[in-house]
Amino acid sequence: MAASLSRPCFISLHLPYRQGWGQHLANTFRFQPVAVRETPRVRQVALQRESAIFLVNERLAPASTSSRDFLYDIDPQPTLGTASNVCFEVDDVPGLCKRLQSQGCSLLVPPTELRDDAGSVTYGVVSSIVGNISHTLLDRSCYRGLFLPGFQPIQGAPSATGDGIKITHFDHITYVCPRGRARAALDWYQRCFGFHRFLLNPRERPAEGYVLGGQGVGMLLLALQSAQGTPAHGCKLVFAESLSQNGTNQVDTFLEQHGGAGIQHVGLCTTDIVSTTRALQQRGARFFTPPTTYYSQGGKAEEIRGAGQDPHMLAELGILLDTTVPGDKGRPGTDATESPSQEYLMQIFTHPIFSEETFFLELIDRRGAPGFGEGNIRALWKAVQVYMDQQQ
Ligand SMILES: O=C(O)C(=O)Cc1ccc(O)cc1
Repeated sequence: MAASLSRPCFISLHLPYRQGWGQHLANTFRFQPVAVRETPRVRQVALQRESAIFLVNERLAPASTSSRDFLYDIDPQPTLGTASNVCFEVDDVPGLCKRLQSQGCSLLVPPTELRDDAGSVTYGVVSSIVGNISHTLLDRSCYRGLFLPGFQPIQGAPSATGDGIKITHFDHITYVCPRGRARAALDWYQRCFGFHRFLLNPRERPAEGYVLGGQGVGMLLLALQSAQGTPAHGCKLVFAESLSQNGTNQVDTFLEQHGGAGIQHVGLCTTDIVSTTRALQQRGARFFTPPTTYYSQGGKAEEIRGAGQDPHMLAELGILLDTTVPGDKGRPGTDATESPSQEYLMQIFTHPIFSEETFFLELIDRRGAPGFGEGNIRALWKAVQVYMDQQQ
């Protein structure tokens, strides 16, 4: 039987020696430092915005032979910044670790109990079959502390209320896989962790996945949904694979610069993308913006107005909007004669966070639409293409 995982507890970012990035996440993206663990060799800081937590892991000294410097994780020994671990909360860590091992997974940290005055937690770490990605499996049901044993709460962190930033949770995590490998990754997460298939778009054919072709785009997307939680609330995993003949695109560039498969971006769910984007831009966050023609061509302005949004405002900030109408072919449980109440989603993507063109963040504001916008993905793809051409 596969495990039943819910939303991620935290996503771990690792930085090579002497590349402070924790401050950037804290200052620019206004994630609040809530807990810290520091040893002579490493610093681990938990940065939080509602239920989205990044654990930022930095080396304070050159890498040692000990692979256990980082608590609740392994050391991916990065030569560049990388998001290499996703921690899921589970009920039975030893039982799940045993089952995963019997399915051929490597156990990198066996079930381990840690305690402090606020109780105890049990965790283990397993490797996935995708690039450098590992998973920490954590049971914190017997823990009442702020974060985890081994970490000290950070007192007096600036308040996150009233700053216009409304980020609530991790919406999805997008992996980049080498060509021909996304399907195996999908199968692995279904088999081992009990994720369910999730169709990204009404036009997706389950056997093929969601193929975006034409107009310079070439990508295959496959997605899963955590077993617990509804499409609107659980976390999704998206697997992207390049189908492009031309190697200078977002997906192939990731593989090349990251040195293999891994986490390309994390979608942060926001309840107000306009105020959140504005606040983050004011703090220096940089976003990809589509060409202005995006808002004027093909009835986009009407589509945006029809969704109740202001095209000028979205254009000023660079926010993308895609609508889906219930009753679209392929959507179960809808009656084509119903009045079409519109579902839509708005997205915006940051520039790469680290010095390489690898990991980035996304803001996603879902107004009833659980999938992903084809128009938005195409607009991002093109905006990145322009950006990469300018960098060359
Ligand atoms: O739209 C999203 O957030 C996705 O996750 C789909 C996606 C996948 C890979 C890309 O390079 C760009 C977009």
